[in-house]
Amino acid sequence: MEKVISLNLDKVLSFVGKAEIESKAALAKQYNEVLHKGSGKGSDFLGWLNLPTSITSAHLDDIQATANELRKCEVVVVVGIGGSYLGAKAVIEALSNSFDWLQKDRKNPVIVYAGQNIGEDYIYELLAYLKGKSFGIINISKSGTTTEPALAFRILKKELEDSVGKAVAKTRIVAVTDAARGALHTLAKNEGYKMYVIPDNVGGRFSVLTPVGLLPIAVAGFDIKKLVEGAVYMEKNTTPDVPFEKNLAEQYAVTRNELYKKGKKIEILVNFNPKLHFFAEWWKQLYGESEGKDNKGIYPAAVDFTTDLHSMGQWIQEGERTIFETVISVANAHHKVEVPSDAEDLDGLNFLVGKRVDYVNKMAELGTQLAHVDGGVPNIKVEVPELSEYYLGQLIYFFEKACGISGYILEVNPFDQPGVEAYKKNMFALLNKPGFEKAHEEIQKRL
Ligand SMILES: O=P(O)(O)OC[C@H]1O[C@](O)(CO)[C@@H](O)[C@@H]1O
Repeated sequence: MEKVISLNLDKVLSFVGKAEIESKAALAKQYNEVLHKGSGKGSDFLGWLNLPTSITSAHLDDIQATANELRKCEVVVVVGIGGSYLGAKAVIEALSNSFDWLQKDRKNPVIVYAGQNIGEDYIYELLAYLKGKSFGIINISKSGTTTEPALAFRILKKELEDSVGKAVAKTRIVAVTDAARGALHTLAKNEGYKMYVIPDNVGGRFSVLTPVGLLPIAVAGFDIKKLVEGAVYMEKNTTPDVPFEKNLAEQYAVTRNELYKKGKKIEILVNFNPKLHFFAEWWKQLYGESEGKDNKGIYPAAVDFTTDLHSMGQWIQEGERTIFETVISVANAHHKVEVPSDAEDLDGLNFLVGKRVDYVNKMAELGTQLAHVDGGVPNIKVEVPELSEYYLGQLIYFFEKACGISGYILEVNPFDQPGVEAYKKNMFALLNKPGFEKAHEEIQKRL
């Protein structure tokens, strides 16, 4: 089997012609070059671009060694939000047993997450679950000042220190943060936590291949070397010197922008494998924060099929025709389950006896594709040979690279996220945070 993901645009061509796509090849290449020359908007944040090929085995060994220490815990809490959370969660969920937390005789710690919400019941229930268990914490925040993870970490740190004492607690806490600034950096230095650095020039949503993603993924028991290998493959195969016909990132970037120009304002990332649910969440942040600005940008949405065919399927088939789909199609399942025969056949499924469940799923996928295309929904297909570290590495870098090119085609800065500050300012004003006294008075008048 050739080790590569592939892109199939056949079911787009009745909406955007091959010639139209090819006519934009030079533009995509130009923007790919702009990325590599660092001459475009947001060029301070291009550290992800050559990241895979610059990761050394010594760095990966160091991460693995830290992971091995944390793996001695029963539970590891990964604290972070947005780009400091979703990449790790995406990969871990894609590779884990679907019932991981119910497994006995575990080889890996249970991974749980905190700091990705401010749900009081969530943190209460997490603390209740952690009671009496040996647990460690990976605290991830690039800025080191994000409220959600800071709040969760404060609570979890106290819980850990109360249960094992400060001296042991500090051996079970690892910080992943900025090289020099931020509250988490200071805290980690003062407390003597093992610390990993998120390079200044790698934004949160592009940071999964830094310790932000690699450490939790290694703790969960997955092969970070293979993940990086996959990304290296894709880095080398999406450079500007790779011709457009072979350059998946350029092709995807062009196609989605051509669809956008034709009024397809919403892109739905589709999977037929529930393990990819959080991969779509990661992708949503990547494209949403990168492109949704200056009053433009494709709205990134996601569905899990066939589950959501029984909820959102109606809308997708016959609702407003402003959508297109990008399907992540996984060629091979890891396990085999065949349809058993049933003497009474009351459910009428005996015609499938001996067929694999994955075969039924594939027919659902094909049937859905044809139905949606007939219903006016263009369909981009990203084919992945199987869910493994290597192919996820390819997929991650493919989407990152395409995102950079796509953002430039859209003429936005794909590497900032100024809009995220608006809710934070209001929240701080409402909470009367020191420094926000005037804003507090102002906002009170609006209530
Ligand atoms: O790692 P940090 O600095 O805590 O930020 C977490 C997330 O918050 C954001 O900055 C938005 O507020 C995202 O861009 C980022 O991924």
